[in-house]
Amino acid sequence: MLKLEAYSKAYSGHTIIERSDLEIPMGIHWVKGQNGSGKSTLFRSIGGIIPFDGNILWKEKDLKKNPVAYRLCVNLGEAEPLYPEFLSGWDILKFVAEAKRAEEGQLFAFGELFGSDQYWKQPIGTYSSGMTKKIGIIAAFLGSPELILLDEPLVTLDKVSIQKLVDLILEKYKKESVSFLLSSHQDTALEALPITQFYEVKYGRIYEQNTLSDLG
Ligand SMILES: Nc1ncnc2c1ncn2[C@@H]1O[C@H](COP(=O)(O)OP(=O)(O)OP(=O)(O)O)[C@@H](O)[C@H]1O
Repeated sequence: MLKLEAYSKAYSGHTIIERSDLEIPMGIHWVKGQNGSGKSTLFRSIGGIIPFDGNILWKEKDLKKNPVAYRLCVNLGEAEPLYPEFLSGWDILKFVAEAKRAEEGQLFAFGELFGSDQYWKQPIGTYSSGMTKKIGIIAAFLGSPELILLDEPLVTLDKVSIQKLVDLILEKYKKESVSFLLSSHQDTALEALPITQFYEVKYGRIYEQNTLSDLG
């Protein structure tokens, strides 16, 4: 279970998002919200890549007190991953695989699945946005994560890759009980997933919603 305690995030003294107490159960969850509502800010906080006020815990592992143990359990795939252009996708993924203590062969299996092994030795500066996005998605699955945050995972992916990603999410959820927090403005592909809980980010707050139609 993911716990947010007295969570808030401000930029330049202006609070973007806050929630005093939130418990997100295991499962596949879908976070929605209008542009600029704070979804990516929330994902980056939970992913441990930006500072925030309050506490975030995954199964009692406190992100601030046990940063390494927490980050071995929680992976983030950013909406628009930004990498140094002179590095190759392989450089990035090898580094992430090591940091996340990925089993040997896992990186090659994901590279083959998404076809990224065909281009990952080239510098990232030469990639299309979809090619870069796939590097970010593979990075989010490396290691043995128990929670994977995927911020706008479908953007720039082609139909075939979207289907592969949806199938991979389902497989990880069913076979390894991996939980997911997904944000997406695109509805149709994700509707195939068994969504446990919907959340809406609105007016700087996070609201639980019962169904997709409840979301504004
Ligand atoms: N590094 C930053 N510095 C200052 N303000 C920021 C920063 N990052 C985000 N913001 C602001 O925080 C607010 C929420 O941004 P965020 O990217 O979290 O929204 P979002 O819900 O993910 O939007 P979208 O659906 O368009 O991706 C916006 O008003 C944005 O301008």
